[in-house]
Amino acid sequence: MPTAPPAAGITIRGLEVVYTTGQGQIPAVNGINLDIVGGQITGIIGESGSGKSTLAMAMMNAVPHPGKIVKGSVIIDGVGNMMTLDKESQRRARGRHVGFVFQAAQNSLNPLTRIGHQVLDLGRSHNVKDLRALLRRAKELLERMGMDADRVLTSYQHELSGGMRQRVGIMFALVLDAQIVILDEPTTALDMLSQASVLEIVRSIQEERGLTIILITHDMGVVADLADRVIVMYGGELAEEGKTEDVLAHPQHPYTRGLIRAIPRISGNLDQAVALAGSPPDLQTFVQNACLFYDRCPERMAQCQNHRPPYEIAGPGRKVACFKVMAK
Ligand SMILES: Nc1ncnc2c1ncn2[C@@H]1O[C@H](COP(=O)(O)OP(=O)(O)OP(=O)(O)O)[C@@H](O)[C@H]1O
Repeated sequence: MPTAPPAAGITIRGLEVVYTTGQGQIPAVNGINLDIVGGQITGIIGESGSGKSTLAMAMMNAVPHPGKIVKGSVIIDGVGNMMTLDKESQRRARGRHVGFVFQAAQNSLNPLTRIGHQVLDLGRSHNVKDLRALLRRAKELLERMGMDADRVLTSYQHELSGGMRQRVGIMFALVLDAQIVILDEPTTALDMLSQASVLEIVRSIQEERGLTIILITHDMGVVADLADRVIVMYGGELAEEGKTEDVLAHPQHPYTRGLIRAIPRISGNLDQAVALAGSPPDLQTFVQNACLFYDRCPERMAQCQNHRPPYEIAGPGRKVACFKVMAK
């Protein structure tokens, strides 16, 4: 029997994205090197503003103004370097090779066209030959997510609730059979029960198709339930990564420990969630040489005030950016 080709991954090197604002330049993604493993669910986690969405958009070379990718490469297996491909090849890659639902998906549907027509438009823009089969796939996906597919496909966006639109967004990300799928906070408008069932469906589709999924969330609980690997972001940089079970059982970065403590279900401390003290880095923090987490870190050392810790291997499949860990 022929062996299946390895699932597509993404190799990111030296990626830098800056937003130019009236207050100054925000390094939203700051020199990131990352390998997204094929055929797995990778959770990207971090507080609001840590750069998760910007990283996801940069993977598709689709950072909106006033953001700009200033450096780096994003090599998608089977596609090439998104930073150097011609515009048409990039467009074809988005949707066909990499399905996505960005955070604004609830508003990114076309308000003037019924959902079914939008599925057909998407198919035509990617030269899908069998549009009937495409509609059938859209229907199956919607039904799997517990929706009345005929009704949804004949509806306009404004006729759907926020939760329904999110599920429609997930359908669009999956309908072209892309091998890589980026889901940015895909279920925030859903109640807990629907969120759990939609994520369960995402997991089963991932297993059936051997997909590579990048799941962006600020909810460590979602990562614990779904992700094979977890990447922790802080201030536009990577703080820690590893297999989910390893990171949850033995978090090494004090920031990761803080994120876990904030979720009682995971920390095991059901009586109290301990919110992370302090606030995320600001423009002042970025220009200093100190570790970005210095002001908030309960374990800071003298060295941390004058140097940024490098992001280094800290065990099999593990990396962490923390002087304390390296000193052990
Ligand atoms: N359009 C923009 N203009 C200026 N700054 C921006 C813009 N979008 C994002 N930023 C800044 O870039 C940084 C990273 O933001 P980003 O949205 O990528 O983070 P995030 O982790 O996805 O946050 P959230 O969970 O709230 O979506 C933040 O400091 C944010 O304020």
